[in-house]
Amino acid sequence: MAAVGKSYQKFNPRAYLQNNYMPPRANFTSEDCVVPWKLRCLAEAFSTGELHGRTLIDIGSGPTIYQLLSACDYFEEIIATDYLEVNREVLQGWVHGESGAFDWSPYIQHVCQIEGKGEPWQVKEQKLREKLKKILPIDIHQPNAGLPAHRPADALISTFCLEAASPDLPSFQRALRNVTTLLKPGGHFLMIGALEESFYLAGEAKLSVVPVTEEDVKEALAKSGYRLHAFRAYIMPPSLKIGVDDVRGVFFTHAQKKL
Ligand SMILES: C[S@@+](CC[C@H](N)C(=O)[O-])C[C@H]1O[C@@H](n2cnc3c(N)ncnc32)[C@H](O)[C@@H]1O
Ligand SMILES: O=[N+]([O-])c1ccc2c(c1)CN[C@@H](CO)C2
Repeated sequence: MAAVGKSYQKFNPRAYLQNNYMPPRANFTSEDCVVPWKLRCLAEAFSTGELHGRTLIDIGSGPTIYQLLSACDYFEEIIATDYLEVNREVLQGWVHGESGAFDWSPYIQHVCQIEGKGEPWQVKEQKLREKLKKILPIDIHQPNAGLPAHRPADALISTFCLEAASPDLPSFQRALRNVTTLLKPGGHFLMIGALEESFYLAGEAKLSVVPVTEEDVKEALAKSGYRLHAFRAYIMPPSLKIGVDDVRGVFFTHAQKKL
């Protein structure tokens, strides 16, 4: 794990955002594009009303908040986490509305549109800023992911973290077991991740990724005591293979920790 941690020291949040959250990958004109696909998976999962409660923990938030936009109506407090201080600082900057922070408004506008509640995007933005109560350090390779003792979360979300922080499949499975201890029995876990990716770039950093298939993800969830509610896969079109990684596709999974 030391090697993974070392390679992350050069992770550049701005470059990472540029690579994955700006055009062409951030194209909202077609539902076939990857970002609208991810946002729709999350909006649909939360719209069922099955996921709600006091606390949602986001595992490996990185410098992004898109993954929390549909969650903020259903939880009193949202805890963001990341391994790198630079990412926690980027998130803090967005929460405080600092100038120069990444502009998530196209994402917020898109989510308000697909949720169809007629909610002004500035209202959703303010709501998320209020709910993002804590931004904590985390290490998914430590017991309880290294988080301070905490009442079990009502739900977990994690996007592109476990496979991007694990050198091999056994490590991925152990990391999933570690984060699962943070979730109450019966709690829901939404995960988005990369399928069959072996690396990605973030400025000077070239990060290794453990390539996982749909079966690998499903097996790891089963081994960690989850019941699978949904699994969807998006195949990356050639137009979105832009050299910043070798990702083949993106998975979305909704799982529930057995009682
Ligand atoms: C590919 S980024 C995902 C960022 C964001 N969740 C998204 O959806 O784009 C992977 C994140 O995992 C974090 N990470 C790396 N090693 C980690 C570890 N051992 N424990 C927890 N997070 C880690 C990195 O700092 C980075 O922010
Ligand atoms: O297409 N996307 O929206 C998208 C967003 C984030 C990431 C990827 C693809 C692929 N690489 C991962 C890091 O392992 C990060």
